[in-house]
Amino acid sequence: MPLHIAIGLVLCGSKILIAQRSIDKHQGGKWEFPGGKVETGETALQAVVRELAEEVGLALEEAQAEFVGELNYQYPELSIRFSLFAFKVSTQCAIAREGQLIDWVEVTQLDSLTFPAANREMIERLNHFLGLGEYHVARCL
Ligand SMILES: Nc1nc2c([nH]c(=O)n2[C@H]2C[C@H](O)[C@@H](COP(=O)(O)OP(=O)(O)OP(=O)(O)O)O2)c(=O)[nH]1
Ligand SMILES: [Mg+2]
Repeated sequence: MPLHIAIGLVLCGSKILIAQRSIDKHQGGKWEFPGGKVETGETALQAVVRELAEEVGLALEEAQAEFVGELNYQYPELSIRFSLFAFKVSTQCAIAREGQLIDWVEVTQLDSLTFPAANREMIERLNHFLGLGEYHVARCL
């Protein structure tokens, strides 16, 4: 059974909230999107709302979430199923409740930061969700 992780893509304008994983954890020291394990008896949506409150002090409602997608990733040591949810917020009022480094970065800058390998596809899904990454060729009349 893969580990089930719920991820919060918290967007404020063109920026997104990222945090640094503590060095002692799996994929430690890398940037991440806040989130964590879906606990027994919990839905992925309940988990992401709980994790965003616990990790970055955001009080969000389930109804504010937009489902972005699911993806599986196989690390050599661990198989994970990620459920991705976007939240559009109007103020950058996150607080690092676990002493981690947090930052708001341009979505277009994500490719230049060091994330776990699974995040490459997460970022692609996010760009697709935001309508980036697709090129429309204009037809000349
Ligand atoms: N939160 C988060 N986890 C990620 C990302 N990318 C990625 O590969 N992961 C992996 C690392 C971990 O194996 C797993 C997340 O577990 P976690 O350590 O955040 O779980 P948790 O918040 O419940 O924390 P804990 O109970 O272990 O302290 O998913 C990401 O962007 N955000
Ligand atoms: Mg976590």
